Amino acid sequence: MTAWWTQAIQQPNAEQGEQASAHQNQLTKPPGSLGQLEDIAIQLAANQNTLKPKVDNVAIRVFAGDHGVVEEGVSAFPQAVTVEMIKNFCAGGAAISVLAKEQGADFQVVNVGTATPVEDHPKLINQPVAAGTQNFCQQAAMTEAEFEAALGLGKSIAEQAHQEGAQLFIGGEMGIGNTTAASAVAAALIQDELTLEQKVLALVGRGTGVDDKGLTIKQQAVMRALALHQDSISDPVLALQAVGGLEIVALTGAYLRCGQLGVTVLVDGFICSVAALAALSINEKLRPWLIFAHQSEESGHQKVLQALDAKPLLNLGMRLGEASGAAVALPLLRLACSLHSSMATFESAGVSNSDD
Ligand SMILES: O=C(O)c1ccc[n+]([C@@H]2O[C@H](COP(=O)([O-])O)[C@@H](O)[C@H]2O)c1
Ligand SMILES: Cc1cc2nc[nH]c2cc1C
Repeated sequence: MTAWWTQAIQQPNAEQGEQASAHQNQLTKPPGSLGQLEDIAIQLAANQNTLKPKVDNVAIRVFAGDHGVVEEGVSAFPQAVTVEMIKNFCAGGAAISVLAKEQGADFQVVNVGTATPVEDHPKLINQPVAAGTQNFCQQAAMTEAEFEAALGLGKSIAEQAHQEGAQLFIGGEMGIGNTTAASAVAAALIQDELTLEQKVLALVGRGTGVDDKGLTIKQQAVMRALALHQDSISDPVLALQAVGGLEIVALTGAYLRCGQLGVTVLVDGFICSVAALAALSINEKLRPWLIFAHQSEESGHQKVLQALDAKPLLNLGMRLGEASGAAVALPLLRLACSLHSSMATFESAGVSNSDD
């Protein structure tokens, strides 16, 4: 039996995209003058197979997991913050809780695996697949069974969102240490002219705010991990198992399933973009289902976005994660749809069009 994540991704309706593009050129503005807002409306029209795309029903799912690699001293914050923030997400006090509520988006938290258990809560999908990952400087981050369980959890979350009629899926993440894991995965998967060491230096950043000493520790931890796992890192599935994180794997599974079900994804910051990179390395046909919300302040994000040929919508100096950048970009998608559906055409408004 073939693995579910290798099954076909849907194709957006190209004809609908062409009609949307032609429609944009009839609207009362110089062609192209709404920039990326036009591109988004066209992409959503093709993805939703409709003349009038909408993003009324939005599912925001924040995946949380712990990371064994934090014992190397790679984060400015203690591991306990992951579980503490899960509780804060549920209680409504986190940035994403506020942003989701403000915009009427459906919000849930997913515990993919924390070092200590978390009490159940109506907002929490509490299905840990392990007590966090192992320290990948010493051994693989997760077993094959844990990988499949985390990827499968992401799949079922995407399926639930689809069943509930989501027109847009926003994944987020929370996990102390996960910028180290994401940098390691990105260094393994990005193929360019740089040496592995140069890639690591470009991809490892300060995360929650490590100082210069912490940054060096982080770079060296990633370098050691990639040397230890050198035989597996050219394959995306093996790289995720070796140096990934449970929440990163769950996001990868959710993104792939969204593509299989035909649900557009708004990708958040550095860690989410690395999950998108992993998903695209598994199946490049996922690309038209992805919109990139913002460029995070995390230094490696630019390189990841470049590798994805992505033009993020915003650059606000944010580096919070937890889907916050995507939630802040959500109104832009809604505005793009309103403009596309409600602006007058040159003909209907009696405005003279250009001569050619
Ligand atoms: O989304 C981003 O671009 C981003 C950039 C830096 C940090 N983060 C968040 O910070 C946490 C990871 O930072 P660290 O330093 O513990 O690796 C994790 O919970 C992420 O959500 C997120
Ligand atoms: C407080 C805090 C909140 C976060 N949200 C996402 N990552 C985070 C890291 C910290 C430290």
